[in-house]
Amino acid sequence: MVEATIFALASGAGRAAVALLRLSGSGTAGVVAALAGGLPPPRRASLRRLRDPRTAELLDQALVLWFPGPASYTGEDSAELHLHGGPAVIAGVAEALVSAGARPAEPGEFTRRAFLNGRMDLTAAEGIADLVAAETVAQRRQALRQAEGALATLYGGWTARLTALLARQEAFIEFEDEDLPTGLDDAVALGSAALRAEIAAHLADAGRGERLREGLLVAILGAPNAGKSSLLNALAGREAAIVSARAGTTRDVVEVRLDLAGVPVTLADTAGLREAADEIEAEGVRRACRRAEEADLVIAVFAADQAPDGATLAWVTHAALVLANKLDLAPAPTAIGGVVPLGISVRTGAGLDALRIRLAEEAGARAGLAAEATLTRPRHRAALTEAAGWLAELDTASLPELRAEALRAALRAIGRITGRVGVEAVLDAVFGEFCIGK
Ligand SMILES: Nc1nc2c(ncn2[C@@H]2O[C@H](COP(=O)(O)OP(=O)(O)OP(=O)(O)O)[C@@H](O)[C@H]2O)c(=O)[nH]1
Ligand SMILES: [K+]
Ligand SMILES: [Mg+2]
Repeated sequence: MVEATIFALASGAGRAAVALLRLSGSGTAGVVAALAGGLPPPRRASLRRLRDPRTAELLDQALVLWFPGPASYTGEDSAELHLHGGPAVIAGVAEALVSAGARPAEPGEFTRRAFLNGRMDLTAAEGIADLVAAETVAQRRQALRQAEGALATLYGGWTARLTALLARQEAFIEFEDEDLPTGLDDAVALGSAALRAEIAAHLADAGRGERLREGLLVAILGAPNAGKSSLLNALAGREAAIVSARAGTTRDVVEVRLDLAGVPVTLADTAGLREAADEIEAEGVRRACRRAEEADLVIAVFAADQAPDGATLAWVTHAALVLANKLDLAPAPTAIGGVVPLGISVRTGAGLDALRIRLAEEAGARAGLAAEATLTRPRHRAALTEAAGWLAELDTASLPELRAEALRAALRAIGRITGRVGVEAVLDAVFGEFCIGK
């Protein structure tokens, strides 16, 4: 199939020293030649004058790279134009590309073509998207691991084993009346049980990979004037939220992004919990509670010089951290709601280093880079849970046909993750690898 020739600005928007325009599609050679007056040698950066093919007006002097397919990112004929990064240069070259027959690419279209051309599986494509979005070192490492095929290899291995099991099961059905090696049925059951245990272990990761990819939500809760906004500002290192001596200062949720030992965190400051004085504050308190309910981690803040308030006390058992702030005014109580608080003073900075360490530990317990390849998306989890469910079904199915059906369903579930649903491969396995002697 002849795909349209697409192009896109691969570098960021705005003024920059260099802008990178990328092209892909069967018409790439013609489009590049129309602007550059010819094709440079493959995979060699070559300086070329780019002209508007309609007017011959000089648009830029650019580095042109030509990547003939299939050994390109997309698997198609592709090219890169390294332009001077001004908006007028980019706009002029983009217009000229359109006049030469290319069209702007849709989001993700280059990688979609790479997948369709068999250059990568779906998990690797997702890894590339994650790599582009990675904000922290741990996110980058996880994304790179996936982009390089760690999940593709793992799931590909499981697919191969399932295919072999299915081939045996099919053989059992086909040749039931003949002399088959004894124990064939048991071998399928054993292989399936082993696989199910591996999938279960892979699933029992407490969502670390997914949380690392998405980031953690952390909510700060407490009575008015406990020092929640002061704490947010101290952790963020900037005055993101308004601090004042007036109770009820914060109404909207104020968010900052933090990097806690490689785990990206959205830290939310909220309105002080109390019987609100007006409708606006009441809405603020509702939002505070909603945010705390959604949060992966709640920080309950009390003022050491005040008696603990009931509204915040109710959250203590759900809170990962209980803080007694304003240590400069009063010593921290030995227990608040049965929990030993961490004493801090945002004003003097006392206890803030210990708090940062505790926060990083709490974040690290919920998310972070695992030793093994980790699933990173709910769709991976859903499909693997389904596959494990089918394998469990196989254990109780007595009819060989039902067992084969369960294996086929498990294969399809895993095939959905990688985008390689290859039940046809079973035929090859049955007639090739499995020798019946016929
Ligand atoms: N002495 C002392 N004062 C503090 C400390 N931390 C915050 N404050 C003061 O306490 C007051 C309230 O601080 P905020 O950070 O606005 O408190 P909040 O919990 O966000 O208050 P609301 O937004 O109204 O719920 C301000 O005057 C702060 O300067 C501290 O450690 N010691
Ligand atoms: K306040
Ligand atoms: Mg506040």
